[in-house]
Amino acid sequence: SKAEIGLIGLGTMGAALALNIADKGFDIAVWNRTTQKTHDFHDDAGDLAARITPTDTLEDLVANLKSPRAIILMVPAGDPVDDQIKALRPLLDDDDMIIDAGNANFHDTNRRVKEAGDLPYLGIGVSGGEEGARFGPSIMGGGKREYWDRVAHILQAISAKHKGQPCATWMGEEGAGHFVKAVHNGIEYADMQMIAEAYGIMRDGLGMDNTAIAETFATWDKGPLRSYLIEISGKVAAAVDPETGKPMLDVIVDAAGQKGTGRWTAIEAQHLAAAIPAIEAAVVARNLSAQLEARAAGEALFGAAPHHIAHDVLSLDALEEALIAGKILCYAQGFGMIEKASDKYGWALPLPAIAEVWREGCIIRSDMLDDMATALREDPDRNLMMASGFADRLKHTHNALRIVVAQAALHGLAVPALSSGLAYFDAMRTARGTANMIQGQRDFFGAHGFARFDGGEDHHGPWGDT
Ligand SMILES: O=C(O)[C@H](O)[C@@H](O)[C@H](O)[C@H](O)COP(=O)(O)O
Repeated sequence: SKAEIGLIGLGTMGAALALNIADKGFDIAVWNRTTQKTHDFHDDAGDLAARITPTDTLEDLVANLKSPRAIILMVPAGDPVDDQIKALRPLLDDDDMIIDAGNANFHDTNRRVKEAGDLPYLGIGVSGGEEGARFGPSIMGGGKREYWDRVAHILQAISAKHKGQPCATWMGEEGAGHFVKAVHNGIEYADMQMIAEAYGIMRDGLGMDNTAIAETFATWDKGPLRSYLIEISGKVAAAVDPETGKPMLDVIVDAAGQKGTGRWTAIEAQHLAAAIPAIEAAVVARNLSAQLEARAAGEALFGAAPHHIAHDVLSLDALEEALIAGKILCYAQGFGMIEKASDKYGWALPLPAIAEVWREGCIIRSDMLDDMATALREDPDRNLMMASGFADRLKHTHNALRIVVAQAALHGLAVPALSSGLAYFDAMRTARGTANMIQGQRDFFGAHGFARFDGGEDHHGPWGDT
């Protein structure tokens, strides 16, 4: 019998997703550019092979699908997606659907939706890595609602579940799904960066070894920071290299890779005038980390900073509280950006539902996201840091963040994501800031004008007299 859905691209994520779909009882037809890979995949599928139809050509794939067809693309972002659409399109009927499930830049998805015209097209963000794709990812849908509804039963069946509720939700038209996924990844970057900064303080500041660091993460994973990223950070810190017997963290080169989603989020935030300093700091930290030689030269030139921090000056409890504060401030920035994009692109993005779809399956899944969903349900337009529960938590933890950032600065430990979170907090709780000086300077050298407290928007200063 013909398959209900098709999938192109049997890389790590594609293969895992295809097995998940078959595992949930759906017949699936698959195609991959290298045919051998398709057959190896089918051979290795075990009991699920019966639900999987390996195909050698795109024509084959299309022929093995029930009409109207739905075909998932899980290929690298960028040109490979456009190339695949070009190859597939002539083979499709008008009501067949293409679903791009890769990490596309949402601007590309906006374009592809337009180029698709009447051909149904969805851009879905899929989060959770290989494990998530295989056993339950978080899925963020973008495109026409009616197209989403056509495949929602499959996407919700394969998705992660939070207390039985599928973590697969339609976000909005066009590239809304890929936009929300990009912000997810931006937050992922910042979360990972803040954890790495805490690791640096434990290693270089407090002189802890990997075992003690792993235990600390394991402890934090039982508290307010309980999350997938804290859990795996503990495992990474505890891991031993089978080749050398050394701790893995002492083997891994400290130069972070990046495939683009964090960068796109930082760039888009500037276009939206959305303040996401913790996410931007995380992208910059990756760029800096890649400068291995320059950093070594810098240490040789300036000497290593006196990193050691006394335990009575900075406790592990204070470090945990600093991470809690940093996390709340980072997510407040992320949701603030989503709200701005929602207005700009007219997507009416469902902020509470976004927090809910991130509760399970995705890389940033955590207990705190459940509380964020509740707070956003209460008032989606309020900055998350002002929501009662989170404002209370910040009142109790911002001083720990202050101590951590101050001690890190005094001891030459770079903590860009934590410190930009603190600066964001202090700026957001300062009714009378310092941009009046900026306005004065702009008007002084460029007559750009300024507003006055006693009224009027386009005033100029008496600079001629000074
Ligand atoms: O949500 C996810 O499942 C991950 O975020 C996934 O999308 C991927 O691992 C990142 O794209 C890696 O991104 P970098 O290579 O940029 O770290």
